[in-house]
Amino acid sequence: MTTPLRGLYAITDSTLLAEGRLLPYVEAALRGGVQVLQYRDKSTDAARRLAEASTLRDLCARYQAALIINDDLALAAELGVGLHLGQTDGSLAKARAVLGPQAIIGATCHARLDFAEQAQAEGASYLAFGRFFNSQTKPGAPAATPELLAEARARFALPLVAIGGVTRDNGAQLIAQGADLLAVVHALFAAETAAEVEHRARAFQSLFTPDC
Ligand SMILES: Cc1ncc(COP(=O)(O)OP(=O)(O)O)c(N)n1
Ligand SMILES: Cc1ncsc1CCOP(=O)(O)O
Ligand SMILES: [Mg+2]
Repeated sequence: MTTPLRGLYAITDSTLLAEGRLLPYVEAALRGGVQVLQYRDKSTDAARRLAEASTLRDLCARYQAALIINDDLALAAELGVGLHLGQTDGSLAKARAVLGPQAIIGATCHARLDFAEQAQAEGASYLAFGRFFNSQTKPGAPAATPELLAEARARFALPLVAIGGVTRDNGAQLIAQGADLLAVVHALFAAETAAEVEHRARAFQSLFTPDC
């Protein structure tokens, strides 16, 4: 089974999903239609990271969604799942060599088409641009414009990810400019209940499947 790289791309947040919320909120997001899930945890607790990522791998498999590990090639290799690398997170070419040709490997390109060219040459599976809007999760991320996304669409055949302050209301314009995946933390997971997460995921996912 290969997950189509189009739709809602949920990214976990260790603060929003603390106190037992990680699994119920992620499962709710998957029920709501998430296609790709990124485990993003900046802690150094390797044992907890392995246990959580391993559980998320099994959960994603049940929903036929792809699991991506942020930053950590060794963890992605141990679990046999995908990887997302930023500009300072290590060599994409090495990650491709380690994970193999089928693995999903994503690359942060900020607002730089030259970074995207490089990522494509090194074997990226998708190109991530942003932040497009104000982000509570990563306020200092370099800013990108929807126009840049359209330029990237014209230049690259790889799937494009839009990230940074993405909401149900501003997501449609990013899709219209060429985004294949909307990567979301806050607007999905900053919710009072798991039911609300599922509802939000459905609303995001409906942007990709307009009524006929
Ligand atoms: C889908 C996606 N796009 C961009 C990022 C940001 O990656 P990076 O620049 O390495 O920053 P951190 O997330 O590691 O803080 C991402 N994680 N996912
Ligand atoms: C990891 C990352 N990289 C650029 S913006 C961002 C955070 C996205 O989170 P949010 O959807 O809450 O803005
Ligand atoms: Mg990173």
